[in-house]
Order: sequence, then structure tokens, then C-alpha cells
Amino acid sequence: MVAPTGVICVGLGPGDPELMSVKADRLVRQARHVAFFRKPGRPGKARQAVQGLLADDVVEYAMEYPVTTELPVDSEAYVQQLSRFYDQWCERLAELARQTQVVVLCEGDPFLYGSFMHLYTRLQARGDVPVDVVPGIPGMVGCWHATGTPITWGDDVLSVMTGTLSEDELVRRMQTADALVIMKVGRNLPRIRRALQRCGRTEAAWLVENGTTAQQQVQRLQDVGDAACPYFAIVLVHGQGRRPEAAW
Ligand SMILES: C[C@@]1(CC(=O)O)C2=NC(=C\c3[nH]c(c(CCC(=O)O)c3CC(=O)O)Cc3[nH]c(c(CC(=O)O)c3CCC(=O)O)/C=C3\N/C(=C\2)[C@@H](CCC(=O)O)[C@]3(C)CC(=O)O)/[C@H]1CCC(=O)O
Ligand SMILES: C[S@@+](CC[C@H](N)C(=O)[O-])C[C@H]1O[C@@H](n2cnc3c(N)ncnc32)[C@H](O)[C@@H]1O
Repeated sequence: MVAPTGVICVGLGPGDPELMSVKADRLVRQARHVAFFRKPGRPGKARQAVQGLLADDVVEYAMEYPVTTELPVDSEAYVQQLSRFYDQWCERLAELARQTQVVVLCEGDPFLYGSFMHLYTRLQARGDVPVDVVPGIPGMVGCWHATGTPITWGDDVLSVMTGTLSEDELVRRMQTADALVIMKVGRNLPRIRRALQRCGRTEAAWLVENGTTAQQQVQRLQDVGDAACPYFAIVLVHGQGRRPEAAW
């Protein structure tokens, strides 16, 4: 049998290794070369999720972000550094993937705010290496299960937004939805809280940090201060929509 070549990005789910698909589990265990994103000095969430599953002789490629919160995302320096970073890793993975299969690890689902999307579009544009993606359970799904409460009922509209939006934009989006998922929390928590307050939804909000992992924290937002909230956190408001209840 000819050994596979190309780049395959594997969605790992929200963090608990048991929430990985059978396909993801197989690909991770069989991998000879794995690449994953991380912030310098941190282990990387995707890498942590596969601890104990990788072969002893696997070759690892840590793709370390040149910047995360150090520069504004709309600055020229940020855009230049990030696009160079993606270009370089695309080149490196493509070179490797001509001879062997490279498994890229991705937390959650790769197509939901996943870094791999930036490599995917570049690899597709090159067209010289096969590129494939395996879906994963998104982090938000793990987080709403961590609260033990259904997220949508009946006609509820669920809106997914990011805490990087301005306060006014958050308010505008929150006002038109029943159930809310707010991703990319971290240092944006005070702004998210102000927006929820303006919509009268603070009492119903939950904060889930590191959902489904050993570090999971599930708290009502009103019981939490603004200090030191991790980036891997989600604010949730559950829908309260239509459901058949006996009227008598
Ligand atoms: C700049 C900023 C803006 C924004 O989020 O929009 C942003 N990341 C921020 C913070 C941050 N990022 C990370 C940490 C440390 C986490 C930790 O270690 O605890 C922290 C927090 C910190 O540094 O404190 C690491 C990280 N980030 C991504 C992954 C991989 C992945 O998840 O796939 C991992 C590795 C995770 C792991 O596995 O370990 C992915 C993405 N991060 C992006 C942008 C996009 C790519 C860049 C681009 O193309 O612009 C993309 C693809 C999301 C997208 O494009 O939607 C934002 C500032 C928010 C703010 O303003 O507060
Ligand atoms: C760059 S996005 C990646 C999303 C990922 N691809 C997914 O499908 O969930 C990072 C954001 O996902 C959210 N997130 C992902 N997994 C999480 C988890 N297990 N617990 C809490 N938040 C999570 C956080 O809001 C974090 O800021």
C-alpha cells in the first residue's frame, strides 16, 4: 500500500479526548508528523487534547503565533506578521506533505474561527498537495453541555458572536437574538458584561472557561469578576423559547 501524502486537518472537539470523532482518534494515533498552533510559552490547546495519544516517534511542529494581543489586529504590523507566518507555514507543510501525511491538530471544528482556515486557503491556492479537513465538535457545544441546560427551544434564534466586537455592535446583535454564544472572551469580558447589562441579560448569563477539560470552570457571570479570564472561555445565555407545556 502506498503511504498517504498531503495535509489533513483534524478537528479534535472541545478538549475532552473522549469527545473526538472515531476518525480523528484514528488519524491522531497513526500520525507520523503533527503540526499545531500555539502561543509561545504555552502548551497549545490542540496539543494538550491529544496528550497520550501520539506515537512515541511522532515528529511535532509547533506553529507559534508571532503575536496575539500585543498589536491591534487592524495594524499594518499585525497583518504583515500574521500573513508572513501563514505563508511560511504553508510552504513548510506543503514541502513535507509532498512526501508524507501531515496531520494538523485543531481544537473544536477547524472551520469555526480556526487558524487552519488560513493555511487551507493558501494550500488550495497552490493546488500541489491534497488538503482535507475532518469536522470536530465545536467548543461552544461542549460549553453549553457543561452548563447542563439546553441552549435553544422552539423558535429561538441562536446568535454566535465574538467578544472582539465593539460594545455597541455587541448590544445590537444581542438585542435580536434569544440564545447567545459569545466567543473570544479573555480580556474582552468587561465589554461583554457591559453589553449584556445594557440588554438586561446579565442575570441569565454563564461563563464557561476551558469547557470539557480538567480545568473547566462553569459559573454564573454575575458571580465572576473581570480579572484574568482566559481567552478559551465562552459566555452563554440560554434560550427560553416555545415548548409544549400543559396549560391546565
Ligand atoms: C488577535 C486575536 C483577535 C481575534 O481573536 O479575533 C486572535 N487571537 C487572539 C488572542 C489569543 N490567541 C491565542 C491566545 C492564547 C491562548 C492560550 O494559550 O491560552 C490568545 C490570548 C492571549 O494571547 O492572551 C492563541 C490562538 N489563537 C488561535 C489559535 C488556534 C485556533 O484556535 O485554531 C490559538 C492557539 C490556541 C491553542 O491551541 O493553544 C486562533 C486565532 N486567533 C486569532 C486572533 C486568529 C488568527 C490570527 C489572525 O489571522 O488574525 C484565529 C485564527 C481566530 C480567528 O481568526 O477567528 C486575539 C486577541 C483577542 C483580543 O482582542 O483580546
Ligand atoms: C480561535 S477560536 C477557535 C474555535 C474552535 N475552532 C471551535 O470550534 O470551538 C477560539 C475561541 O473558541 C472558544 N473555545 C473553544 N473551545 C473552548 C472550550 N473548550 N472552552 C471554552 N471556550 C472555548 C473560546 O471562546 C476561544 O476564544
